[in-house]
Amino acid sequence: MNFIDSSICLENCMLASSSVYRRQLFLIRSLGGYCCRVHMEGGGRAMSSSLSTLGADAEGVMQKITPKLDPSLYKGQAGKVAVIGGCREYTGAPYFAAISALKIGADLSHVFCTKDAAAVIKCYSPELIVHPILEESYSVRDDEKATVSAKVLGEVKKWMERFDCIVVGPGLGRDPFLLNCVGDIIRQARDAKIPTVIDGDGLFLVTNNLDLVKGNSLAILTPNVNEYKRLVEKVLQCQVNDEDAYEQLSSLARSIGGVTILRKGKTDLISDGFTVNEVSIFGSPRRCGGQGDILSGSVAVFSSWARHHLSTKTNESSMQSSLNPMVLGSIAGSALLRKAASLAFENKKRSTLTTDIIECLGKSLEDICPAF
Ligand SMILES: NC(=O)C1=CN([C@@H]2O[C@H](COP(=O)(O)OP(=O)(O)OC[C@H]3O[C@@H](n4cnc5c(N)ncnc54)[C@H](O)[C@@H]3O)[C@@H](O)[C@H]2O)[C@@H](O)CC1
Ligand SMILES: Nc1ncnc2c1ncn2[C@@H]1O[C@H](COP(=O)(O)OP(=O)(O)OP(=O)(O)O)[C@@H](O)[C@H]1O
Ligand SMILES: [Mg+2]
Repeated sequence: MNFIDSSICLENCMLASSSVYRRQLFLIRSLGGYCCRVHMEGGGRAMSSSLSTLGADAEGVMQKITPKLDPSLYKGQAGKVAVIGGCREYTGAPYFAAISALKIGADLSHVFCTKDAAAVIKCYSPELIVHPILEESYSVRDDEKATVSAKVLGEVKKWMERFDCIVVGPGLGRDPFLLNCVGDIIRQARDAKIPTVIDGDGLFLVTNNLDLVKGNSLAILTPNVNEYKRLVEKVLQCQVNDEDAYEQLSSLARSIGGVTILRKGKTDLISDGFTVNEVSIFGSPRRCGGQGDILSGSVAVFSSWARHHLSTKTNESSMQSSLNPMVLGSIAGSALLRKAASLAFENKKRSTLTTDIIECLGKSLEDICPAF
């Protein structure tokens, strides 16, 4: 029996009685191949009486979407991801996201950052492919801005179609010129239909320019408590309401046109506006900075794998096409990060750091999806 320590709760007040809703429940059960429990979360607290929740198996989702280690595969087929982030202030965040993607099993991981950050990130790891192409205002004269911006975009474009997913935002900073260029990169990814995880300062950019992601079902937003507050205030023009957390998240995702949102917190809530899924695996009581960066790199890899898994199951295509790979990738990424954080905490207790959690990603995934 696969059900161990996670719960994924599905709700949709409006759709709870519809055939579409029942179909989603059935499909996620089928995908996870798990033991399911249907129950009322918290005795119905904070949810309308029409809400049912489903105890499910994030581990089953991981087992289905994680590719086998097949000797016939060549480099790149297990995933190529890129992180757009890293500036003078922040070099840790893009490193954490990019190295986590490799530790989980992606074949190649790139970082597109500013020149100041590039040498530092390269020194953290020889495994990462680092492109020192982003520019901040201080290094560009006003009359050069249009040319520099076009050059940055051209550099990224050469690579874009090779990526299975990009992560925009960890350690990006908030320089207006740089963010403007990154907005163009997000548009480019969207045109090329490349799944895009938006985190950290990428969320600051997107919250102020919602058109960048509106209606893009391949976009995943991963807000922390502050980032979520800003999004809710901007989009729904109200305050965060934890009494109605599921409905509010679902409504937010719908208002942004069906993007997937992974709201990070004590439990992680994931919604594409259609279902709300909750991952509540016990993580770690340590709140050291950088865990969200691990999460964004993990979600990028699992979403690519989920997308590939669903696209190759041709005999089940009509069923599979009803599942959202961005949601499955978010569930898997959240569950793995929390498992790794728990394992790291077991060993390191109060001194647990983000690098300790990264070292536990491999074992945590191995326990669920053994290599052989
Ligand atoms: N080692 C690094 O290079 C790291 C860089 N990071 C980057 O730092 C930039 C800013 O990210 P932040 O997460 O700080 O942005 P936030 O907007 O979440 O935080 C802004 C401020 O709010 C505070 N804050 C954070 N969580 C809070 C909470 N639960 N309640 C009340 N206040 C809270 C923070 O201490 C910070 O001063 C991003 O680019 C991010 O990727 C972070 O990812 C952490 C690690
Ligand atoms: N109170 C909590 N209890 C348990 N886990 C938590 C708690 N808060 C956050 N987490 C988990 O930690 C992970 C990172 O969330 P967090 O809110 O720290 O992101 P963040 O602020 O973006 O991190 P970063 O420092 O990388 O920017 C998420 O998977 C989340 O589930
Ligand atoms: Mg963050």
